[in-house]
Amino acid sequence: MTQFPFSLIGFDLDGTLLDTSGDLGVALNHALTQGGFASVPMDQVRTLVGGGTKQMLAKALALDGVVLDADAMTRLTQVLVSHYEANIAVHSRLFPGGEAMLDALDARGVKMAVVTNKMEHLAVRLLDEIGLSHRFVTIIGGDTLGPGRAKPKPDLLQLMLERAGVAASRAAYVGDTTFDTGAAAAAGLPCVAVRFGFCDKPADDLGADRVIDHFDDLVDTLADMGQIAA
Ligand SMILES: O=C(O)COP(=O)(O)O
Ligand SMILES: [Mg+2]
Repeated sequence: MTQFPFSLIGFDLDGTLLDTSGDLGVALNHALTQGGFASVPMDQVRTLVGGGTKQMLAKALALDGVVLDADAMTRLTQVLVSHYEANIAVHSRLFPGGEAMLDALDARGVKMAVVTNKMEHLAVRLLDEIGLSHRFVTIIGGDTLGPGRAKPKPDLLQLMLERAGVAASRAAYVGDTTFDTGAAAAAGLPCVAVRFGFCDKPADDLGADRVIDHFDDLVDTLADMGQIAA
C-alpha cells in the first residue's frame, strides 16, 4: 500500500456524513406550526440546510414571504432547537457506506474531524447518540468560535487543523454545499463534494476538486487527489 497522502480528513455533518433531513424537518415544522406559519414539505427540507439552524428557519419562512424581526427569530429558533435536541437521532443515519469508509480511513491511521455549521452542542449530542463521537479528534460547530465565524469563512477549518496538529497540506475536507467548498477554498484545503448530500447547487457546480457518488469511492478518490497534488 502506498503512503496515504492525507493525515486528517474533515467532514461536514448535515447532508455529508449523516442524512439528518428527517429530524431537522420534524423540528423545523414543529417551530413553524407553533409560530402559526405554514410547514415545509419534508422533501424540500434538505434544500434549506447548510448555513445553520437560524438560516434554515429564515429560508423556510421566506418560502412563504415571511420575514421576522431579530427577537422573534431568536425565540422561534429556540423553539426549533429545543424540539430538535430532544428528538435529534430518531431518523438520522450515516449515508450508505459511511461506517466502512470511516473504518478504512482509520485503518490508514488518518485522523478524522467534524466541522459543521450546526451548533456545537447539537453536533456533539447527535454524534454521541449515533455512537460516532469517539471516531473524531474534534467536533467543531458553527458557534464554536462565536458569531460570524461559521463556514464559508475559513476559521472553523483552521481551528480543526490547529486542534488536530496537522498542516493544511496534509488535510482535506468533505462537504455537500457551497458553505463547505467556500470554507475549504478559503482555508486552502482540497475539497470533495458528495452528490448524495443536500447540495444547495448541483454537486458538479459546487466548486469541489472532486465529486463522489457514494462513500465507497472516497478513500480511492482522496488517494488519487493526493497523487496529483504531490
Ligand atoms: O445545520 C446546518 O444548517 C448546517 O450543518 P452542516 O454544516 O453540517 O451542513
Ligand atoms: Mg452540509
